[in-house]
Amino acid sequence: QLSATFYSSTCSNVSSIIRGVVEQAAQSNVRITASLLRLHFHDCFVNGCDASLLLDNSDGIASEKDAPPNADTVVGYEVVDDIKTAVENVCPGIVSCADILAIAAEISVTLAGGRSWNVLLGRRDSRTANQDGTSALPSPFETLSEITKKFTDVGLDTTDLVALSGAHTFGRAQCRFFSGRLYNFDGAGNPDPTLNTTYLETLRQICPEGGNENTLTDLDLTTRNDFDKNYYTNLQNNHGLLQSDQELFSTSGAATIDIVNRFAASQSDFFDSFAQSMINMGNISPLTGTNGEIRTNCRRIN
Ligand code: HEM
Ligand SMILES: [Ca+2]
Ligand SMILES: [Ca+2]
Repeated sequence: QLSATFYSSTCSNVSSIIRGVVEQAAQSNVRITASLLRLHFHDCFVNGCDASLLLDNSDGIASEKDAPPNADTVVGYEVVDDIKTAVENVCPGIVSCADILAIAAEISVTLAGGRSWNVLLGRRDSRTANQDGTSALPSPFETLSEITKKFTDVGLDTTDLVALSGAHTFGRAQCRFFSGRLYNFDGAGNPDPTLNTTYLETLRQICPEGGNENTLTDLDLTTRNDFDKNYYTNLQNNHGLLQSDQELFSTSGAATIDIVNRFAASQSDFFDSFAQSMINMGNISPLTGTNGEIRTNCRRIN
């Protein structure tokens, strides 16, 4: 089991080293905090939080990075490399890449205005990747019940789903992940009825039919870079960008609706739940003890 003090005698500065690199990176890329939080999520859902996501193609490894849920959408790997280099310079061979992702996620949330939590540590790095296992990641086109099942499959419940989806309070998304809602959602030429009509017009301007499907827009139209509760107030106003976002509020009879309303009403309720759910997600089948290894380079097994 993981512990908050795992590096207290072997690399007591690890958090401040990581914070320094993330702050530096954020000066030229405001999106990096969101990107780093997402990296931890995409790692943990596939074989647990073991940095399997970070392995490149080599040594017979089929990289998770090339699978559809990650390819041309997950970003920030270079900043993880910069963090690893900075940490190795001070504490060589001590801190796992999996723990770097967990710490960087927490630092990113706090730098963007969210609340801090005690990150549990002691994960080790995998010696394998699971490219096919990336199908465990939720897709924005799935129904609420399909997404809920993917969460319960890794031990996370409905409150975790709603709290962690609040990560979409910052960061960006490409047109290809929501343009299906804009023009012909029902096959009869109508847009998604759960999309606010003014917001629909805005999104149609950003993502014209036949236009560039890689164009980025804000996941949170109100406070694009701030970690706050606005994701939930957006859902109440039919301002969810992804179908999977809006479903949390617009699926009739769903247990998620009350939770959205609770977080929309209280930022501290959201922050409390988000912290707990991040700890829950960070606990998904870590490698500990003598399992796995401490990678020297996050992209390659030792
Ligand atoms: C509940 C199911 C989820 C679905 C279907 C989903 C889907 C997506 C999609 C499609 C994007 C846009 C990617 C792109 O356009 O390249 C995105 C971005 C993002 N997701 Fe999720 N996501 C989910 C849950 C989560 C969770 C649990 C977290 C973290 C705790 C998270 C954090 C983020 C962040 C921060 C971004 C913006 C990343 C950036 O700007 O680089 N998401 N997500
Ligand atoms: Ca993993
Ligand atoms: Ca926000």
